[in-house]
Amino acid sequence: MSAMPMERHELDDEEAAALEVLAARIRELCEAAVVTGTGAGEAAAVAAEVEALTARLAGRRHPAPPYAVSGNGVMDRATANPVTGALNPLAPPVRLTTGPDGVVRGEYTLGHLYEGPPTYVHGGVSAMVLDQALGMAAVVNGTPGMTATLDMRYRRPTPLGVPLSVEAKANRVDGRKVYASGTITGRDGRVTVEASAMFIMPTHFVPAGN
Ligand SMILES: CCCCCCCC/C=C\CCCCCCCC(=O)SCCNC(=O)CCNC(=O)[C@H](O)C(C)(C)COP(=O)(O)OP(=O)(O)OC[C@H]1O[C@@H](n2cnc3c(N)ncnc32)[C@H](O)[C@@H]1OP(=O)(O)O
Repeated sequence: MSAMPMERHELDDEEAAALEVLAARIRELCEAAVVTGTGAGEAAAVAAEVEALTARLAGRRHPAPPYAVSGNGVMDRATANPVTGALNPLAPPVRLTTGPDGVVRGEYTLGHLYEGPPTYVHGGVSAMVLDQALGMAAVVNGTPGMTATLDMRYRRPTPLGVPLSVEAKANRVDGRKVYASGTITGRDGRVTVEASAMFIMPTHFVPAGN
């Protein structure tokens, strides 16, 4: 579990596209698994088939997931990231983009897999999405770091099954610390969650001369 990005394998476009489709199908499988009414016998039969499929995939394995790094050095294609990773079946995934204003934005819809209170998004899932968006805002700001603090304010319940927007921006840099804030907004334009965070660039990541 220790391979650093530069030690990881790269995917060609064809393999990446195929694995992205595989992740999408597994995501559908996960969703189906929590709502199925198929009954015990059929569930057991499907479990055996899934076990066989897993064995097929695991027959040849890398020590760690791929880690595509884009030209500007920002890991905006962290393919197995649990929030944005298109190759990760656990990721919704949330597509985050950055505007010229340095604001990180994304649109996403969450289904049954991410339910906390009935019909609403689990608060920890919203925290995960905001951690990622705020962290990316820190990266875009030129000051990547590890999450040191993450403060959440849940203003109103966040609904499942409707498009949500996330926005994040870096506000201030103080040495190795960068402060960022962001929101999740529902379809009615009302903010459901606010977050602020402080990221710290570990000393070994500080560029020489700083
Ligand atoms: C990192 C670099 C780069 C790679 C990034 C590549 C690009 C990424 C691109 C795209 C992704 C973006 C999205 C990612 C989003 C998700 C990120 C996560 O999930 S991160 C995992 C969760 N977070 C941890 O596991 C942290 C664990 N903690 C640590 O590693 C350390 O504690 C760390 C680095 C946070 C600080 O360690 P120290 O040794 O550098 O800090 P000291 O020198 O002791 O303190 C410096 C100052 O900071 C304060 N400080 C330290 N930790 C603090 C804390 N937790 N809360 C408040 N203040 C803290 C101290 O009091 C001190 O303050 P005074 O300068 O004296 O005023």
